[in-house]
Amino acid sequence: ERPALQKLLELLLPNLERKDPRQFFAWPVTDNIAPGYSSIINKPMDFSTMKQKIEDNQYRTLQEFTDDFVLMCNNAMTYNQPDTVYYKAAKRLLHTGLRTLTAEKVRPYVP
Ligand SMILES: NC(=O)c1ccc2nc(N)sc2c1
Repeated sequence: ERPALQKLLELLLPNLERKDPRQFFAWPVTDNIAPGYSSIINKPMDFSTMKQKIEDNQYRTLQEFTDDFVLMCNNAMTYNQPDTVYYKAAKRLLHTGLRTLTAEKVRPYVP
């Protein structure tokens, strides 16, 4: 039996992924596409990793899921310069994604 939280996260994740049409956040960032990334960002995060964590039941609360989402966006705003498409996409994703995650109808799932 799938707990309610896991079902909710499986609904929320695609909602967040749709806000990243250029898929800058779909997969782990490699040092090949982003020189020095692994030495600058010590806690990488991306949507595919979040999906795996949902399936492995690694999120105990909506807050833990939200924290990974925020981490992912902040990583991009740490590594990329403010004038890059990646930084701008991360800033917008963070803003619109948090609005979704804190929406009235989602809030009841926060213990
Ligand atoms: N999520 C990121 O920070 C990110 C994604 C894709 C990408 N492609 C580059 N050439 S730099 C870069 C950074």
